[in-house]
Amino acid sequence: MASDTYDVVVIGGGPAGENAAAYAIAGSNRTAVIVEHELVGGECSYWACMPSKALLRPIHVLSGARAIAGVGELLAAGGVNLEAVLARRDSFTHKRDDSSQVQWAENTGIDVVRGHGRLTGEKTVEVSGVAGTTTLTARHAVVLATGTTANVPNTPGLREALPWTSRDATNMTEVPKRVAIIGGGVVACEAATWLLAFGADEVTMIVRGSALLATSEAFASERVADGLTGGRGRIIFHADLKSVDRPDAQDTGIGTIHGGPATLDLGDEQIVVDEIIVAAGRTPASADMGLASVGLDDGRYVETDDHLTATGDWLYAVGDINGRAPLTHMGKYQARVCGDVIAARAEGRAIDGPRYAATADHGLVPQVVFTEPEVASVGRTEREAKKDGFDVETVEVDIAVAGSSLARDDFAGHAKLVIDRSADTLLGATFVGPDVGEQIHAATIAVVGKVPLETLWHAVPSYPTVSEFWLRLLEKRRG
Ligand SMILES: Cc1cc2nc3c(=O)[nH]c(=O)nc-3n(C[C@H](O)[C@H](O)[C@H](O)COP(=O)(O)OP(=O)(O)OC[C@H]3O[C@@H](n4cnc5c(N)ncnc54)[C@H](O)[C@@H]3O)c2cc1C
Ligand SMILES: NC(=O)c1ccc[n+]([C@@H]2O[C@H](COP(=O)([O-])OP(=O)(O)OC[C@H]3O[C@@H](n4cnc5c(N)ncnc54)[C@H](O)[C@@H]3O)[C@@H](O)[C@H]2O)c1
Repeated sequence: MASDTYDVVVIGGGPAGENAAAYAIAGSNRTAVIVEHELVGGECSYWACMPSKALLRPIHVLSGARAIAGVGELLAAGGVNLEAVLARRDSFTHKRDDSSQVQWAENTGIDVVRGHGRLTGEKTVEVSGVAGTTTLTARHAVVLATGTTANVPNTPGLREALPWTSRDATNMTEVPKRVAIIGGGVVACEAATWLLAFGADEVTMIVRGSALLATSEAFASERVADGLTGGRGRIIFHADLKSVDRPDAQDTGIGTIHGGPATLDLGDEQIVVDEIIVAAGRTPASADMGLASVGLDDGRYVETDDHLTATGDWLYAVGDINGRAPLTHMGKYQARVCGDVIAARAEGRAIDGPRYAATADHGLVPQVVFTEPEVASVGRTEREAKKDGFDVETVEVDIAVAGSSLARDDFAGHAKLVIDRSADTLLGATFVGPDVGEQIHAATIAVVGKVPLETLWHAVPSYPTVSEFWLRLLEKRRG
């Protein structure tokens, strides 16, 4: 069996693993290796963020253009040019060729070993690949960055029906006419948005609870639901999917319709669809990673402290696998902190100080959901802030300023700030409306920097931009 020693061994070459490796060796002569059993670049690059946002952006651009007199009437009545949109999507995913990311790793001084990585004890990782088995030993650190996989519930007949997961939905090559989406979270809402825009005849969302995007502010959930329903979109709340029957299920490959129609039994109703998309959350990719060999539980999220340390001073977990904040930007943030911690420990430096702790994971997380309308949020919702015991005050306005009416003739949006009354600082913000994703970083800075609202009064938004709604919020709070 071949063996090799590196300073840092990273299992999983997604955005978190790549950044942890790069930061851990930056500016030093330390060595690092990434073990990857699929594609370097991970879920985000080929199956998740990149293809989904490449599908959604043309929809936002088209609806924005249609909403401006003098431009809208020049556009054809149909939707997007689907073939061109899918080709552009494929250009972002490089048709699942990871050679440019491998090249990046090599240029950064990181080796890539292909195969499935598994811990076999302290600082040792066994890699099983097509070329056989290799043992990698780490001098300083092993980083787990294996992410998650789609959760497919064990509803009778569902797995046998070979439903699409998010991987098929983002990489689809044909649009199913009748679709059922199981779930009401971010993946479900974004996928419903592009399916409806790309000409699906019926999109039915099957949601267990009473709201889409259930952890968001209620007005955001409602506006997204309003955007998806009417016409060809339908949401069944409080749904209880009892069974699925698809006699002619076929594994036709990623993104193509997997056989004949499927019947979904919801108890009081049966629906027949051409494809099912399961968007029911994620499962940590830790079942076959040898966690028990170092005293941790297999198949669970790998808990860490704020230094991203899972156990001892050598095992770390970054990105989705630690369950802290399952978003690419947060995984990369954790990876930067983790890399800095590994470097400091390797050089015998202290790891005190803000640089070495992923504090933003706690109540400071930003997210943009690219639906129509978009939802952008940071920090705590009102519900979370109250649960955490803050003295909560809120202020809300519709986004209706000169900048928004110039942005598009039909601009409709809403903004809410969650305020810590006693400290006079922001705990969170949620904005809904076209392109509000570009507005959220201002709120992130205010929340993370604990900028007093009194000070924000002097952060003057430029006229006439959409950001003037900040002034309306502050004016409303003044009374
Ligand atoms: C449809 C969809 C859309 C999304 N859109 C966004 C978005 O717009 N913005 C956003 O911030 N987040 C988005 N996310 C979430 C985002 O994809 C994840 O947060 C991100 O990919 C996590 O990065 P990661 O590096 O932790 O894990 P991953 O990207 O999952 O990478 C893990 C890597 O580890 C490899 N691996 C796993 N186990 C092993 C093993 N034992 N040995 C070797 N290799 C292994 C995998 O093959 C994979 O390459 C989306 C998710 C989905 C499903
Ligand atoms: N724009 C973005 O930032 C973006 C886009 C897509 C995904 N993501 C991230 O990817 C992750 C996964 O997204 P997701 O939408 O799959 O998860 P989610 O947790 O957001 O939503 C899961 C949904 O599935 C439902 N569900 C769970 N188990 C079920 C079951 N057994 N039967 C029926 N319904 C069930 C839940 O009630 C919920 O509605 C999230 O962390 C999300 O933040 C982010």
